[in-house]
Amino acid sequence: MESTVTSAPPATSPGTQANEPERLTFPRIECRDINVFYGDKQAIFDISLPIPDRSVTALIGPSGCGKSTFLRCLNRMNDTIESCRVEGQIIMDGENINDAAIDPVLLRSRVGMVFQKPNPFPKSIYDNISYGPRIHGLAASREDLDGMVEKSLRRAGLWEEVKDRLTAPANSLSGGQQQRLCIARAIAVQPEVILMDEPCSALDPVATARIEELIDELRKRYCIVIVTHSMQQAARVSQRTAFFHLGILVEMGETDQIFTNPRERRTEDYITGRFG
Ligand SMILES: Nc1ncnc2c1ncn2[C@@H]1O[C@H](COP(=O)(O)OP(=O)(O)OP(=O)(O)O)[C@@H](O)[C@H]1O
Repeated sequence: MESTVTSAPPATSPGTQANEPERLTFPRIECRDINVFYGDKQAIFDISLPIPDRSVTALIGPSGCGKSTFLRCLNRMNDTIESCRVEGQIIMDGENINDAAIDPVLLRSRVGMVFQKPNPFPKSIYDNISYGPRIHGLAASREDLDGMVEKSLRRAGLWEEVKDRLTAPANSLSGGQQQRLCIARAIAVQPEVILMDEPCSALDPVATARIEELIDELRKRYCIVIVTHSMQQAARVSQRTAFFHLGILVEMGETDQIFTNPRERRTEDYITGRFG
């Protein structure tokens, strides 16, 4: 599904906070006052964050600062953790995804997720991609499904490498290929947003470079949010960066600004390696 946003984007958000940048493209997702608790322990404190469409937003910060917890809010994956409670609004296409009326399974087809370690199903390459469109009833015929599989694999930059072995087990692919397969699987259900939680942490530098090139290609069509421990990666792939510390959003802005001219001392200390 392509973006449904048709109105002209405002140059700046009306609700600009002190730690927001001057320039802000039209948000695809608007997070408002997000608090997350694991039992009695609060992990995320009052985070408001607009996430623009057709661009990559990187979440950075030291281990345990809440990046993955926040990312999981965007497709309600925290619902699967019993002790976890999320408060606040996350507006997508005019609706709050935290509303009880929202079906989390459908939501997760609109907001796909790619994990740290490639996790293909123990099935063929073809079945990994066709599974989502089949269960969501997106294909009218076998030809239709074949077309979706090819298109998804092409978009994930994997088609040429696998087109002659679609029935081979997915786990016969290299780690980097498996991660591109997982990206193709996420794309196959026509999402609007793709979440990536350290998608390159299990990959070698060559496979990492392929994924980074792919992310750069995908941002022309999708809203992408990536958690990364690598500041070099955040600087290479993202247009906007949000720096988290101890569950708080310290600063967000254009990636160039965050890395060359951060407003906050804590951001500067982190990106210059003084802590983290
Ligand atoms: N399932 C859970 N149950 C209880 N506490 C959790 C759970 N998941 C995360 N936490 C806690 O929430 C806080 C934020 O963790 P989170 O994994 O979101 O941080 P992170 O920035 O992604 O860390 P890392 O970079 O190490 O992956 C931490 O204090 C962590 O211990």
